[in-house]
Amino acid sequence: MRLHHLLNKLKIESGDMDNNRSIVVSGIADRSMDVKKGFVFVAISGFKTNGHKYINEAICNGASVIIGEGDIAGLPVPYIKVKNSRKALGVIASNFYSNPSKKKNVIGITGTNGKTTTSYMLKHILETSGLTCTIIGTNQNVINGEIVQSVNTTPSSLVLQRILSASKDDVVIMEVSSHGLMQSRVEGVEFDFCLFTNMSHDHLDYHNSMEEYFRVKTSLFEKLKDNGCAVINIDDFWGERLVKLLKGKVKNKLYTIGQSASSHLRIINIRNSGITVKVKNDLVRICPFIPGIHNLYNALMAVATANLLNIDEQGILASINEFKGVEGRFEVIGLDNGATAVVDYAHTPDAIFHCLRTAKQCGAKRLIHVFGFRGDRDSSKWQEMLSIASELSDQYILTLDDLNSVSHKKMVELIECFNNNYGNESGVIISDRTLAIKQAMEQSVPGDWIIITGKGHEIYQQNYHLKTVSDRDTIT
Ligand SMILES: CC(=O)N[C@H]1[C@@H](OP(=O)(O)OP(=O)(O)OC[C@H]2O[C@@H](n3ccc(=O)[nH]c3=O)[C@H](O)[C@@H]2O)O[C@H](CO)[C@@H](O)[C@@H]1O[C@H](C)C(=O)N[C@@H](C)C(=O)N[C@H](CCC(=O)O)C(=O)O
Ligand SMILES: Nc1ncnc2c1ncn2[C@@H]1O[C@H](COP(=O)(O)OP(=O)(O)OP(=O)(O)O)[C@@H](O)[C@H]1O
Repeated sequence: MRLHHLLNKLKIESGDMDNNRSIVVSGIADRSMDVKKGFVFVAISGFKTNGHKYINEAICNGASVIIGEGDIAGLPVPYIKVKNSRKALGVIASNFYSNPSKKKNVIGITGTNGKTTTSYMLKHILETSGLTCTIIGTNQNVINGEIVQSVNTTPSSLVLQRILSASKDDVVIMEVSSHGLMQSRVEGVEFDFCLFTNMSHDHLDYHNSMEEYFRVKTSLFEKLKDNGCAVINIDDFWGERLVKLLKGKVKNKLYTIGQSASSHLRIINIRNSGITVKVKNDLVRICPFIPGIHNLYNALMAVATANLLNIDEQGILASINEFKGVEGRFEVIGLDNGATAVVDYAHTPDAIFHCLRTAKQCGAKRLIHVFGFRGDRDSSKWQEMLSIASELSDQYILTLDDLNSVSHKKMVELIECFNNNYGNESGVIISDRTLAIKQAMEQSVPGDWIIITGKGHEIYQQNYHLKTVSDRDTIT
């Protein structure tokens, strides 16, 4: 591809384009080590390091054009200055792969909780109806039936455009995280559907306030295609606000789900055992195997989207009611001693609330909750997580979650400090997660439910060598 085609729609601050328009570009890289002959290297100012430091390495590896943010002179290859390299990467990656999202049916799901579950519910419905789906998200990416491990929930724009281009599937279902939006990872992607599940306290280490977090989430909806549709849960406070915001702004179709009479898909009755909704003039019951009112909302988001995709209504209902669940999301495991264990990915106060409440509604006589806090991630939610755990469980065991860059010693001190200040007498600390789970199992009696939250499907504990199996494997 010629350079001037690659730079189509890119806002350039400076750079000699007149003499370099016809340079032939053979690829794009944002990692200096990936650069090959004829590549454009995009230098990104990151969180850990600065990509501009690797420009010389990129040139040695064969880069023929550099895109970056600073004023840089004296390079042996053309340099193009832009305001935001991450945004530029999205624009040129989309151009390089011939704007794949324009030709595909792309569904983006955002929200604090429920993105992964809703994705898999929708995938299940669509696949049952005969469509093939690419999945991009936290648990894994699946493209043309092939599983590719995911590094991020929302991949970098370069990886994302490559996936969109490689996908031969009928539909692409992707999770869009607020980090992904802030870091322009979906720049250059046009969506047919944007779904909003809910919003609650999370990531305030990254976004300064809930308002700021909300503003970032809403930016996804600017990326809808002209005929695209927003699907929004208006039983959520922020979802209701989003509808008000979009009503005045976008020409796109808005489709709402919720209990209010104004909802397009109206909930008539919602219990742990199932949900009744009004479809046209009929009352329809939805009861997937995966328990929990939160999962009924996820199911409804998936059902509404499948409906908007013109999937046969009876087919939708039959397939959602036989949906078996997602790895690490309220996974129920019966124990030999008559107790029940649940492995779940809750790591926000709201998710913990839903998870513990669901176990109670499922008939738990006594709840033993095993959980921890993620190092380096929004510690302003820890107090609320602990308050909910101590309020709803009969006993809790505080343990370690991902340490990330926090030392083992420091994290143990932190959980002790939080427990002293905000916990109650039913709580104990067992820092080794495997031992914490085993202790919960040993002291459980028939009718007890052991709820293990935070790691879900994950088989590792970041920066902690002692645990390399999933919580599920520890139990079984
Ligand atoms: C804090 C954060 O969000 N970091 C993301 C960011 O990386 P970064 O800015 O730290 O990169 P960096 O290491 O500083 O490097 C800067 C640049 O120098 C380049 N470089 C670096 C070294 C070198 O030798 N040569 C070179 O060219 C790098 O390729 C990069 O372009 O950009 C990368 C590429 O897009 C992301 O993979 C990475 O996500 C990291 C792995 C991460 O853990 N992110 C989390 C916080 C995250 O994004 N989570 C959300 C889900 C959140 C949730 O819902 O729970 C997600 O979407 O995954
Ligand atoms: N609709 C919901 N409302 C509140 N909590 C939910 C909802 N759906 C799921 N949860 C809780 O959040 C946890 C994570 O669910 P899921 O993976 O589907 O969400 P996610 O948005 O993809 O999360 P993440 O961004 O952390 O990957 C679940 O294990 C459950 O405890």
